[in-house]
Amino acid sequence: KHPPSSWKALPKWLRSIGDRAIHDEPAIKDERPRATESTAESSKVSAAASNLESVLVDGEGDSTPKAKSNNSSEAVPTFSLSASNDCEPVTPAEPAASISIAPPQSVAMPPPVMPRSNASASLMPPPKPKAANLMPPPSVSSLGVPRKTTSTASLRIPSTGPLPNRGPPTNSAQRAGSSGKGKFLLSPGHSPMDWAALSRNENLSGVPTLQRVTPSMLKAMTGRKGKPAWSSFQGKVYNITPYLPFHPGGEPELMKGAGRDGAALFMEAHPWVNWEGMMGQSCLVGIIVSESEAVSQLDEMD
Ligand code: HEM
Repeated sequence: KHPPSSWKALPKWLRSIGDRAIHDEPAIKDERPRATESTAESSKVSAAASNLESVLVDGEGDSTPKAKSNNSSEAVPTFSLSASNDCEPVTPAEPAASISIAPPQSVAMPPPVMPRSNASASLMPPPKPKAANLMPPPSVSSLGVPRKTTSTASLRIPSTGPLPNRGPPTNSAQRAGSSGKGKFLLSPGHSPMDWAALSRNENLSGVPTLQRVTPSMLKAMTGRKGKPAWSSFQGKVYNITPYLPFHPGGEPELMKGAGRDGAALFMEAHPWVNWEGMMGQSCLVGIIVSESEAVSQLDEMD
């Protein structure tokens, strides 16, 4: 901006040149390096490209036609293809234009509805099986629950019927089936779990120690006249009296084995039940011995 004072000594025309040089200098400085750099870079790039082309051409030799850059240049028409693709959507736009018309729109709506209906039709089968799955409960209810009963009443287990559930009977055990055999309605607090909890650690045999039980002794223990009910199973005698209100088959069925060997009845009713596991620890009275053995044992004691 401020040329040196020594320049004032110069002629005016020369100072004007100096001022131009000063004002143009930055632009010249800026342009020159840029121009040089760009030219240098462009020259480098062009040189590298030429080198690459030469390498490709020289390296592939016979396959030179395949590697010609002309192919890449031919790829440019592919852009024209994309342009044609751009034109293709225009063709669907034509039906869209037809759809834009009021009647076609209503006609166009059904197509989307049709696939929906198809989809819904495809979804319909699952609900149908579900409905089919829902059918069995009524059939089950038809087994025992009266159809005219309300929902709350249907929750209650009928006093009669083949359902082997444990409901809230007013009395002790009630027969759940009309047939001779069947599960009974156990009174509250007499479920199998209750029995398991009761018989886990408590001695329910009614005897302080294990006994030698003769057939005559077993026969006397019928559960009547104040006597306990004993039943033998595989040579062992059990006090079945505590288990009577817990027996799912009912007290009368269990009492059939009182005072005798209950193995046959037991195996006939439910061979899958573990007698030993359910009564072995708490209700075991002793073992069966013959009358002769008991007599000889008494003789030995005398
Ligand atoms: C001694 C003669 C016995 C008879 C005649 C008898 C009879 C029955 C009957 C008829 C049933 C119903 C079966 C059913 O609903 O399908 C039943 C169920 C049952 N009894 Fe006995 N029973 C006897 C002894 C015992 C004994 C000693 C025990 C326990 C050690 C026992 C445990 C059971 C059990 C756990 C059930 C339910 C079975 C189940 O739900 O699968 N019963 N009994």
